[in-house]
Amino acid sequence: MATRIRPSSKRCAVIGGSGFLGRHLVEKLLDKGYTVSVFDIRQSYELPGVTFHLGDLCDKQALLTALQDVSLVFHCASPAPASDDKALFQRVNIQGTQTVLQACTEAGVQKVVLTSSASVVFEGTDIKDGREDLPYAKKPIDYYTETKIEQEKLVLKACDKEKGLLTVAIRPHGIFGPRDPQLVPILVDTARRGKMKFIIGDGSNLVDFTFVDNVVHGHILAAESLRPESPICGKAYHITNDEPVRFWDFMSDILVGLGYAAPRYHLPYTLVYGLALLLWLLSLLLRPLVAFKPTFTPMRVALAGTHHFYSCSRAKQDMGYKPVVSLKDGIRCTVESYPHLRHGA
Ligand SMILES: NC(=O)c1ccc[n+]([C@@H]2O[C@H](COP(=O)([O-])OP(=O)(O)OC[C@H]3O[C@@H](n4cnc5c(N)ncnc54)[C@H](O)[C@@H]3O)[C@@H](O)[C@H]2O)c1
Ligand SMILES: CC(C)CCC[C@@H](C)[C@H]1CC[C@H]2C3=C(CC[C@]12C)[C@@]1(C)CC[C@H](O)[C@@H](C(=O)O)[C@@H]1CC3
Repeated sequence: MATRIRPSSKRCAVIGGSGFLGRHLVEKLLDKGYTVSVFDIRQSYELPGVTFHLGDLCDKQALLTALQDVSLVFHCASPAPASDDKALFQRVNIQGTQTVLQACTEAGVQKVVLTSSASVVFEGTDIKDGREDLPYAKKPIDYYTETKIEQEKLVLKACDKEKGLLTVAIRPHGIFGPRDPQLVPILVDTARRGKMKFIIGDGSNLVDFTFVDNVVHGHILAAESLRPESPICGKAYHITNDEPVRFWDFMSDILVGLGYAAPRYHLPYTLVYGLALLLWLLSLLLRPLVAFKPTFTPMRVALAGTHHFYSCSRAKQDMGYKPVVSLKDGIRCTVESYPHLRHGA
């Protein structure tokens, strides 16, 4: 009788591996001796030792080709959070994740590590030291969050020791670092347009921002701890820098580091939130006539004006997680990586 050869545990695939987090993850996996395949709709770089498979994760056949002999899958693909294309989020994050799970089962993949988001419990109001047992947001603040919730539920439910598929979800928050396509670029663009003069609220709200290397470290720890007897099977884990910081201090450090002025004048939170809501409604109503995308969306205002920081004690206890780069070093490294975004560049 032919015996099925178990794929090497160091052979993995990164779905979404062309993205910001995905590429950092791929680089670290290579350093650690893994053989890596990337599955993505685009190829954004070339690296010796990485095989690229171009395809949409909603296409099971394309996935099956990429998952041959792979024992471990990292799923970190998603449409950009700033998009308001509901159908795209549902297709990629929900139906696509179902397809990924089916393909993993058919290909004999043993472990799936999902990149979820701490935002799955965020409803636009304060969260202080939030733990993983907080309920999912009943009124998610956007389609991105709504579909990330469904995606996480699907992946955690798929954990089945009998069938040999183990799953875990990592919930990072506010990832930043070199090559990040959204946080620093949007911040600098807003500053260049003269719109970063104001602090929303009293500026004392604490938030988690997580340096990308710490997020990568959390993913690899989870993958390496995922065994049938491990407590992490089928669970979600917050991964942060474990150093909550005032939202506006963090923004100011990045801005000042790049040569821009820090925001100084305070505006009341409810006023800015109300205006953002009004602008957002107007942009929806006028969409057939004019396309304009407000910078200060209700979601961004909520993120900028409330406390939202999370406990990572579950990750510390179950997988020995500890951040590997401090916030201060992460900010320095990030600022140095964007010479083209410096004031006057
Ligand atoms: N950036 C953050 O602050 C943050 C925080 C928490 C969680 N996350 C999660 O981390 C993951 C990675 O985020 P990122 O910031 O690196 O985003 P990113 O946009 O840089 O990367 C996402 C990648 O997914 C790919 N992709 C999108 N649709 C696809 C499809 N249909 N098929 C195959 N590939 C597809 C994109 O091409 C891209 O390369 C996402 O799941 C996101 O929800 C991000
Ligand atoms: C215009 C200013 C008020 C703010 C400019 C910076 C913002 C673009 C970022 C500040 C916090 C960021 C953030 C995200 C996107 C970029 C910001 C709004 C996420 C919503 C991206 C998706 C993740 O899953 C969220 C998470 O839970 O980590 C991010 C939360 C923080």
